[in-house]
Amino acid sequence: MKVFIVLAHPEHQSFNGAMFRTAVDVLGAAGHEIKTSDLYALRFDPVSSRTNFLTVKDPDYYKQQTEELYASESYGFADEIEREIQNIEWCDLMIWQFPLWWFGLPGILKGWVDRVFAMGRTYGGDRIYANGVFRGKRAMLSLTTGGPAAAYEKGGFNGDLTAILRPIQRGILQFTGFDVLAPQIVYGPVRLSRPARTQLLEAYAARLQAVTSEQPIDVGSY
Ligand SMILES: Cc1cc2nc3c(=O)[nH]c(=O)nc-3n(C[C@H](O)[C@H](O)[C@H](O)COP(=O)(O)OP(=O)(O)OC[C@H]3O[C@@H](n4cnc5c(N)ncnc54)[C@H](O)[C@@H]3O)c2cc1C
Repeated sequence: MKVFIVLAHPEHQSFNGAMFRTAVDVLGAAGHEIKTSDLYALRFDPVSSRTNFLTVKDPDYYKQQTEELYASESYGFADEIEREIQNIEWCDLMIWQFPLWWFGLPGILKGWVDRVFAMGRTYGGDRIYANGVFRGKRAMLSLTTGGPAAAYEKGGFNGDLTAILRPIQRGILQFTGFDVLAPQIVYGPVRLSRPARTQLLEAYAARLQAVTSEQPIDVGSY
């Protein structure tokens, strides 16, 4: 299996860093091919603009999706975008490792999506959802929170985490054709003892050993 892992955390020694290294080590040791994009290490620019492209369709009025369609037809993506698109096209499984920031993706990862998931190349026309460009591939969110698990249950003070993740799992991953695996969630690692955190890393490693046989989840179409 070919696995592409994206890390969005500014601190290498963070728990997210440990989750990322666990995945790289375990999946690599199991014989899978691994590619990674550590977005902070790459100094990935999350601001979407004409820098996404080598080509110009309309120099007078910048409309991103028009430029994306043109670039898709004419090999016109900037190198840093082309590399990331090729990583997604290459993989069988894509994992995003990130801390939940303001109920969503950290800006660097949201900006990566804004720039890399380009119309024409990654979706467009009727090539969405079940007909999506990336159908047959699987994707998994691996995230940490600050709040405890009880805060993210239905009726908890933050509300249901499944609903919070829906814009990502439905609006980005399923929209472009991915089958979505259950998210790997570590609630409030900073609140836990070191042994408890170690146990959670071991549980993640055990899950990844068997990830090839996992079935996708229903992320809901409400
Ligand atoms: C801008 C912003 C917005 C946020 N919004 C939200 C929000 O909407 N909802 C929410 O719930 N939270 C929110 N948070 C909190 C955030 O989600 C958490 O701080 C984050 O998820 C914790 O993960 P971390 O990797 O940063 O933890 P860290 O603080 O880096 O790590 C936790 C502990 O794990 C230890 N550790 C590292 N490696 C290992 C290892 N190998 N083994 C054992 N222990 C290890 C570290 O030393 C540390 O003590 C927000 C934070 C920010 C900065």
